[in-house]
Amino acid sequence: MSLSEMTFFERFEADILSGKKTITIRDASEKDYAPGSCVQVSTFEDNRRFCQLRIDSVTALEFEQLSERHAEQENMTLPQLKAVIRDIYPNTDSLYVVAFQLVN
Ligand SMILES: CC(=O)Nc1cc[nH]c(=O)n1
Repeated sequence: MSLSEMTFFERFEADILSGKKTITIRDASEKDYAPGSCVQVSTFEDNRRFCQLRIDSVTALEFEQLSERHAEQENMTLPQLKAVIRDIYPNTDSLYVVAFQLVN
């Protein structure tokens, strides 16, 4: 995937568009987004564009460091967030918090 594109599962779309979800937690394959850059965002399922985001920061963290603050920023409880991340990334503990702002 290009560094000017990012995909999200459709189930996260409403939370992103309402400003309730302000981070995404990814694996090393998506750690190179540049702070200050804008990315076109599409659904993972059908590649439908639904917004543009500005990348604020990309910060490494280990699975065990996931906190209530990350859960709030994902609009989830911490147990929900841990389950979601384990489901998406079952084979790694090395993760990256990508913080973003909705552009449009
Ligand atoms: C498509 C995809 O991987 N989507 C993800 C992964 C992790 N977090 C998230 O919000 N969205």
